[in-house]
Amino acid sequence: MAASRLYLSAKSAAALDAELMSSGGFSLDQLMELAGLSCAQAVYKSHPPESKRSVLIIAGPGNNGGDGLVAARHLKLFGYNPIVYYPKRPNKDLYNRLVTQLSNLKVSFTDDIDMAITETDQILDAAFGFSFQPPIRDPFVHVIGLLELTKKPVTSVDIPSSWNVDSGPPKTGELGAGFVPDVLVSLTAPKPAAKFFKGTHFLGGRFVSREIAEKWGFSLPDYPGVDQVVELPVDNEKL
Ligand SMILES: NC(=O)C1=CN([C@@H]2O[C@H](COP(=O)(O)OP(=O)(O)OC[C@H]3O[C@@H](n4cnc5c(N)ncnc54)[C@H](O)[C@@H]3O)[C@@H](O)[C@H]2O)[C@H](O)CC1
Ligand SMILES: [K+]
Repeated sequence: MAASRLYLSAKSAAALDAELMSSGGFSLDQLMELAGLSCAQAVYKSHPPESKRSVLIIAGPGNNGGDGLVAARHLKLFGYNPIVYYPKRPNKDLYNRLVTQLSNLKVSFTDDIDMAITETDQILDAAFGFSFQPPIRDPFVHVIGLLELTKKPVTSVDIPSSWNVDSGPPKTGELGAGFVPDVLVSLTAPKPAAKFFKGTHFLGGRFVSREIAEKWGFSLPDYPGVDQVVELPVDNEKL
């Protein structure tokens, strides 16, 4: 058994993901569905629709963005008014189907991020996850700038977008240094950047067995009941 640790590096997270989809027998669709459902539940627990009904989902070009598209669908079904900003759309079957599902539910898409960020009650940041490599490329330079300035509550999927997965927030003066979400939903296990996050922290992606966690050497807290997320202590060392 590997030594117990609290965080999963970018490299390990990608390797574990690959293992789940090879010997683990999962498909990407399944993992993404559970990841996105976790994020929608975290939004519901933190900012229920009665108080913050409109949600801007910022979806990036990779699987973090895919989690955001899945979350948008669940949020619609939970009674929110989601609006999706999805500026870079790879022509892949999985993402195309997620967009079709949203269109069928009459979820709107927008190209006007400036107006959307002003008009919505809260934001789901699904721009980048564990494969993010700085420096940020357009159009996300502008997006991260807006996230730095907004006073709206932001929930980030897996890592706060623009933060280095292994080393944490950008340095003062760098793009993204002023972006601190209110809520973070770490998937499978927190990434090292989460050490620098002091807001409401959920763990989601309830698809890992105790045996897998033990093999990869990370802690797996108990999920309550049928929940897809469990809130972690602010001090992650108490995990
Ligand atoms: N087991 C799990 O926990 C699962 C997690 N999932 C989610 O998947 C992401 C990781 O997805 P991946 O496709 O590997 O990468 P990202 O979404 O992080 O980003 C890749 C995407 O972004 C582009 N990009 C990278 N850096 C930049 C940059 N500096 N500027 C602009 N664009 C950039 C890159 O070109 C790619 O297109 C993980 O975090 C979870 O959220 C899975 O859904 C299920 C299993
Ligand atoms: K993110």
